Amino acid sequence: MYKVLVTDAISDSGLKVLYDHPNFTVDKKSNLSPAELKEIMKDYDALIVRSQTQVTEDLLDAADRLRVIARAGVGVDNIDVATATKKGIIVINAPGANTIAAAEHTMAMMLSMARKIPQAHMSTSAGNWDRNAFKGVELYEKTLGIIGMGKIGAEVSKRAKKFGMSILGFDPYLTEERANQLGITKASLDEIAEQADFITVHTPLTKDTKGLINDEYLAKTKKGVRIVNCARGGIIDEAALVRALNSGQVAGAAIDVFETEPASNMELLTHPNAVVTPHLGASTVEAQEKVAQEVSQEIINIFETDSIRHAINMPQVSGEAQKKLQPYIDLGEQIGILSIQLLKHAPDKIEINFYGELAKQDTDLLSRTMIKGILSHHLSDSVNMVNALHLLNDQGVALNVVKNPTSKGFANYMELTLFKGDEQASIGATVLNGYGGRIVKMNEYRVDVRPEQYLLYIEHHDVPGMIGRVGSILGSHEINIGTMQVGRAVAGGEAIMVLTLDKKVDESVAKDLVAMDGLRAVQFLELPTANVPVYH
Ligand SMILES: NC(=O)c1ccc[n+]([C@@H]2O[C@H](COP(=O)([O-])OP(=O)(O)OC[C@H]3O[C@@H](n4cnc5c(N)ncnc54)[C@H](O)[C@@H]3O)[C@@H](O)[C@H]2O)c1
Ligand SMILES: O=C(O)[C@H](O)COP(=O)(O)O
Repeated sequence: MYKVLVTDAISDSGLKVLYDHPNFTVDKKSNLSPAELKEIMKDYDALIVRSQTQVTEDLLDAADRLRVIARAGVGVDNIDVATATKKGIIVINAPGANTIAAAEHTMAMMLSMARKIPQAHMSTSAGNWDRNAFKGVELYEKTLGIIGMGKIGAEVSKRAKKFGMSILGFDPYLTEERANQLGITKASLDEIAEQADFITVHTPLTKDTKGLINDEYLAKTKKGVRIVNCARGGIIDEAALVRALNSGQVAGAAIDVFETEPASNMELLTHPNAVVTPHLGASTVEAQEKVAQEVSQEIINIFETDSIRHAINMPQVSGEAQKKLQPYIDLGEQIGILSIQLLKHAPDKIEINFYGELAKQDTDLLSRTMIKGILSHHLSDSVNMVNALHLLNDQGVALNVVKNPTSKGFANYMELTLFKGDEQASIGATVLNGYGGRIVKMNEYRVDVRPEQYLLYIEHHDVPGMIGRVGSILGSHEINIGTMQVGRAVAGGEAIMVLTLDKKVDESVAKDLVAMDGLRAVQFLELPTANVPVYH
């Protein structure tokens, strides 16, 4: 039974798939202090949060069984993703599930600010009837600058266009083609400052976007510009914004998110030209149901089928691409596990070469699988796909991934080489259509080996009688040989034998083999049962 802890206000109807699932129990506990949360954290396999719960390093230190942190929303700035990654905890979110809610809130805030609706409401509901104090401005034929043209920025642009606004968009990833498709003009930050009557930000909070709208930027804007932030507190420097509101440089501000939350900057919160809401961008019935549903289903998929769609700390691969890569992913882990046994030491350098069609694909997942296979030899279960690269870096092992345009004789081919000082071990592998994964090279020798649980690798001189003598020694120990492959560079030179065996062999077998004339090295290799394909 997997235990899921929910610590923020998450929609119950969205959590229904988890409540209904026989393998999951859900505990909802809100308003816990950090100490109380830390106390119970060790009991849970998954944690679902919104932006309120602070998932800190201290909390994660107590999260012994935690495998998944799910953000029922988009921004993960309340989660220490680096520590989660180090600990191999998958962080997922629900990108897109609250896009419409945030875009609609942005429009609502922009209109409220333009028409001073909150101020007029307060005055009217207090018994006043003041028809002169609240004269607003129209959006029609005004220029809107959108900083951050991702999912929400794009939806805001579509809605603002319907209001008759001209849109200037800035985003490092915005292409002319996408701008044309949205019917907006691609612009620089300075062009937005010079031309926009309204500016709205829709970026995450990063080191680049922190304080993006500051005194210097506001000084470049049109006098009387109106500013909206429904993205993240801190993108706009609040002190600078208050100064610009006071001077009239900024005529209005509509702010949903704050540098610290709950917000406490009273100068901003009570400014007569500011419209403020308590981080309500995603707070619609529909969005809350959708974010909860998406992360609940993803948690089930991760625990039940090992499939991940929206991980923050894992490469994103589409279902179709993952299906195509899967045989290579399985084979990649196998050659990782075998190569470290072949090298016999922890490596100081790893090189991965991809050839053919594979070289044109996103192979990050594949590289991680190999690294996981290698590191699991010494680090066991503490290594997974999430923390594999991080742990490798921690161990000071250099990684070089090379994508080669050539084919090496197979439509797809991958070669993994581990180095330790002057020593190296290398395994080349491919997937043969209809036949599955094959090891086609071990060190410098060509072979054709189907990976199985028990393998015997022998280096020997290529002289007559070697195969028979190895066979009879194994026979005398009652070890059945499944397959045998011989690889050599030149006749009569150095060669290898790779055998698949029906059972594990002990040291006495190795001793008898090593005593044979002409035999240079013997190495038993083993794949854990979980990594062994089932052959029919
Ligand atoms: N107020 C709320 O309740 C609420 C609700 C949902 C999302 N959000 C926030 O809104 C933001 C945007 O969400 P989204 O779903 O559109 O994300 P998204 O990833 O689809 O888009 C973000 C865009 O910002 C761009 N960007 C990054 N750095 C930039 C920079 N320096 N200058 C310009 N553009 C830059 C990215 O290229 C990307 O296109 C996030 O921070 C999210 O957390 C807030
Ligand atoms: O990043 C988000 O998804 C929004 O900021 C919403 O945050 P919330 O789930 O805490 O409302």
